[in-house]
Amino acid sequence: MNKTEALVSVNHVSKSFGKQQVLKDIHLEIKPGEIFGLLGPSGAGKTTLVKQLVGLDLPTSGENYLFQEKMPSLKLIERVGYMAQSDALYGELSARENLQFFASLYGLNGKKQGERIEQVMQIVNLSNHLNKLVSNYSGGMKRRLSLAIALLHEPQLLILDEPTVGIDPVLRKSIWAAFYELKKKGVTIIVTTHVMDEAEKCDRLGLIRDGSLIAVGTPEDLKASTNAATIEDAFLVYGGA
Ligand SMILES: Nc1ncnc2c1ncn2[C@@H]1O[C@H](COP(=O)(O)OP(=O)(O)OP(=O)(O)O)[C@@H](O)[C@H]1O
Repeated sequence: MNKTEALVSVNHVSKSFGKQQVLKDIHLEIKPGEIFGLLGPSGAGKTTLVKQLVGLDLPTSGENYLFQEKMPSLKLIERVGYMAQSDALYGELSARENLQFFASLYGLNGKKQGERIEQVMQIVNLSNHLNKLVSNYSGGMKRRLSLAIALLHEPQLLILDEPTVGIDPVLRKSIWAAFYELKKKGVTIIVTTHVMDEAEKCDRLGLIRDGSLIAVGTPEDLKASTNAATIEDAFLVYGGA
């Protein structure tokens, strides 16, 4: 695949914090419209990589490109939605007030703002809790509100760091249904996870361990090429043990 086809290109990226090398020569291309999962155990480097993709951190060497634009780039803010691993919400405000705040940051005001707030809260199944203070939300509700905020400005690329942590299986299913709906509309989604059943739902996966990308492929390909029944087993064969 050449560069013009890739929506996201990670070009030989390495990252060190002091003496610790956290990303090791990662080379990866993500195509428009795919749901790409970054799968790896805790501490593998997933968050470090996605923070670079949204422009919150820099590689020690190598470059990241989004929409053929080198990151970090302010130009891309409107095209990218990011949900961080820890929720950045204002507890003393209601969910609606949080949404209104982030919507106005994106220049979304008036009638359109109200409509989008209703739509995104429906997607995450929180419509009945719009006026509740966020400090009274459960952990799972906060995750879902963070997801709603990431969706507000209808980004073409969504980067979600462990979006379903703390979310029960029924809601997790409905959130994945929402991801597939977004995919149908052409949205590209990058999701980090260490949940194997979630990994199976991705179009392609990048297996990451100790800062190295140890394999990339569809869940089916990764299983077939390792003769494994599950992604977990495939991961172990690729060196994840
Ligand atoms: N700002 C930082 N300074 C020093 N070390 C860091 C920093 N950020 C991350 N690290 C280290 O980099 C490594 C990778 O961390 P990272 O958060 O990217 O892992 P992860 O795969 O996202 O894990 P998890 O699933 O637990 O979130 C860890 O050893 C972590 O301690």
